[in-house]
Amino acid sequence: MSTRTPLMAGNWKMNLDHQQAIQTLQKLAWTLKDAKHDFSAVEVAVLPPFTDLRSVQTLVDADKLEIVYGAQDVSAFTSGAYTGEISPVFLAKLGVTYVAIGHSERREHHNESDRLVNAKIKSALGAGVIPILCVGEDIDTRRAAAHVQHTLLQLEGALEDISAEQAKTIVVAYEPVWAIGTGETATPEDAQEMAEAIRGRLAELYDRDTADAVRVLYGGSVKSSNVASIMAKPDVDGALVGGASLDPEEFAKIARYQSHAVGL
Ligand SMILES: O=C(CO)COP(=O)(O)O
Repeated sequence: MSTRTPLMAGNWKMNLDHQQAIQTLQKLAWTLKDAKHDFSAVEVAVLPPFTDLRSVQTLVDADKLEIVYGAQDVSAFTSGAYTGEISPVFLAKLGVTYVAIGHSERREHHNESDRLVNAKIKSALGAGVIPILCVGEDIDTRRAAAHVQHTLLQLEGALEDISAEQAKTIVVAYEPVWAIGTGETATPEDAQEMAEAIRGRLAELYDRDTADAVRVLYGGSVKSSNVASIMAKPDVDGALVGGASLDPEEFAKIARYQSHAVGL
């Protein structure tokens, strides 16, 4: 049995202003509280837009919520003349636990390279913020059956010069681009194939202990109706949820996949 604590992370993308964020988070917290959710069994995180983070922090602190939160991107630098960028030090100061790095939407719309992703990972780690490194192939790469090779190259590029101690703390999210926001989910077998390959490569790059410590999430059209079958796979340790995380009741159901898996 794995000792990795499953993580359900809701990537809100560019949705919900700071007032809507408060309402959504409150509803999520109430729903999980009503269900007596055990946060030590399944960790729950939300990744709101930057402009929501201070409000989220205030609510989490005031109500002593066990939900944790993160950002969707971070600068590769810690301070200076980088207009529009957000320092990892600012995120740490806001009590941020996680930051998504290298999401496919940033790779696509902002031309983020593996080199930049690597610099951002180092920057986040330096400030004590845990990277959720996003990797995954597009449809053409999958059709060419080059998806494993492609994704592992992204992984290696992102982890260059990262020590085993640091790598152990990182979360990796496998998000096949063709399954994001399309309603088309990879099968549990597809998710397992890649999660296992990622863990195998981590064992080669570092060692078995490191590979066994890293949580590997699946992302792409995850819903309460398909999460349990994906989570049943041994190398899948959670989900990075986009659209479905905007609905607090649906996201709470996703976080509570264990209760519907046994028909409760
Ligand atoms: O990109 C995603 C999470 O980061 C997945 O988005 P969807 O769940 O909307 O497919």
